[in-house]
Amino acid sequence: MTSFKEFARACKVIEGTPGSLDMTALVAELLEKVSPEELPVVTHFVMGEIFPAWSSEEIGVGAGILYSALAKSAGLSVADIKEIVRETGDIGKTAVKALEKVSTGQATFSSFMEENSDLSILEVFERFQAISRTSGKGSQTSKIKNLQYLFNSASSEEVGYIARISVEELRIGVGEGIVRDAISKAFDVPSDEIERAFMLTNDLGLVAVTAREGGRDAVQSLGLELNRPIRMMLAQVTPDFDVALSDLGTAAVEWKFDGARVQIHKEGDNITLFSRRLENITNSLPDIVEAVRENIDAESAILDGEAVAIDENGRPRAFQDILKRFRRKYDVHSTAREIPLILNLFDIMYLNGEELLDLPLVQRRGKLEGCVRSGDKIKVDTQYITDDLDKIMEIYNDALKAGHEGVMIKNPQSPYSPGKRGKNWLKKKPVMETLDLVVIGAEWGYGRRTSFLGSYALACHDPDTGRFLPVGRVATGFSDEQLAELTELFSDLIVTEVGTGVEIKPEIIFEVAFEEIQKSVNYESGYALRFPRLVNVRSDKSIEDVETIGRLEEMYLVQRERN
Ligand SMILES: Nc1ncnc2c1ncn2[C@@H]1O[C@H](COP(=O)(O)OP(=O)(O)OP(=O)(O)O)[C@@H](O)[C@H]1O
Repeated sequence: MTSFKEFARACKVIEGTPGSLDMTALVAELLEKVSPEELPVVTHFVMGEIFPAWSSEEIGVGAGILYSALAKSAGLSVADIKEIVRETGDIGKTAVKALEKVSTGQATFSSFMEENSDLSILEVFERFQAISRTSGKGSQTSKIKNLQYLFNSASSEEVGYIARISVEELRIGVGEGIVRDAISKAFDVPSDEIERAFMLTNDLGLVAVTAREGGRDAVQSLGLELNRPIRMMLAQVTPDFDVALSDLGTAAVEWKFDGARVQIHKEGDNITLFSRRLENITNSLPDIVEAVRENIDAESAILDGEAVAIDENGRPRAFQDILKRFRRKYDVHSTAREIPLILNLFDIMYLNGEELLDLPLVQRRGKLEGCVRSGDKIKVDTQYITDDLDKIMEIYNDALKAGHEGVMIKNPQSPYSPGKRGKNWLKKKPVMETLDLVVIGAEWGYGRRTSFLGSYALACHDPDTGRFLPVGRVATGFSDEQLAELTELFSDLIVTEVGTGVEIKPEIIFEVAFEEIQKSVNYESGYALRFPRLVNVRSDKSIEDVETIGRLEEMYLVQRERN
């Protein structure tokens, strides 16, 4: 059994290692060393996760609960903890500092002394599991007690990492890419095969265990499973139709519906729906569940589509309306009546026991059409196979006239590539340059807006280090109503508060329009946006979708060419 102390020591070394290759080697060493039961846990912990992202288990610990647990463990007040946060600016250091006071000042917490600590990795995980399983009245107190137990049983080397993992903010620079390569190195399976298995299973813990136990063959045989989401295939932007046509020759052209992505799993009468972020949204969309149950002629299937919120004339409603449906947890039936949806299906990955990923799109399409009875709730819309530029223009204009976003231009011969943003799917919509950036901080307002968070700090992603790099703030484009909604949304994601500034766990994506990208020494990314304004809160996207620093650089260069 590996102690949590060993894990904490490894994290400390990794944290102090600058190069991603060295980091990968250290993570590989850690994965090799732990026991088979510990392996999936460590695989997630090292990325600052507790459960696989799509799992229905969630720890549900925010700053409030964490501060209370630290305060109780240290015999301090929550205000004292906030004061330490202000000094250190980091939740891990805060935990260490708060509890150090205890170990030096009050002998009663003798378990805090290093030599007494023997927490194992699995014990920490089991406590987190217990925390995630508390619900209803009294759950807050119970979460605090469980965390308190961990803090009081841990040594000073460990508390910082326990605090950070409890809010899923480990920040040692290890992301999915490094873990994928580390699994490959530790268990001698090619990295692209680990990647493929990950895209199909969405669970690096499972992939690591499989690689260790069964090697390359076992990893290759990991495949689709009903009720476990696969990564969505994604599209690249095409600058123009003729470029797309010269890339593809003949193309399969479909409307790009203005809604939100849904992946549908059908196993008999059991229907499960996943969002673009692969969250289970089945309970929010009972009308879609019903429509799938009644109109799909298949014993089992995995399907891909876009749910669109429609008005009384059948035209798409604002994007925020569809998100209201996706987020809704209560009164789902009345919301379904207020905001009716239509599900446009455009792909199929699995049918009656057969995996279809490697079939060409045109053949998958045939199978899709064969099992869907199109009606007013569910539909397989027209797909045009053409190499005629004028025809594509016509389809595009029709799509825009109908209130949709533009068109998708697909390679008719392409397989379904989970998680890939390649040239087999191209998208074309009217130009408005926007960036999907993640919110990492905010400011409490003043005057009329003191109780609202505003002036949101935005960041792009650096895939080499796994870090989020600031690119500026967005403070315009918000209504009071929206600020109230956002304040509520962010309240669970506050990591630290210093003065009126708050640090926010990177989770929520803003789609931001701007005048221009500028070079800037004020932000760590080296870039800033001129006149940024909020276009949409992209609750349908996850942090893997945040623009990379490379993309910002690219856009900056293109813009310089143009001017
Ligand atoms: N016919 C269609 N085929 C594929 N995707 C479609 C179709 N109609 C609408 N879509 C939507 O368009 C998206 C394709 O663009 P992309 O893969 O880049 O996703 P995205 O990052 O969500 O992009 P966007 O911000 O343009 O919606 C899909 O994720 C899906 O939600």
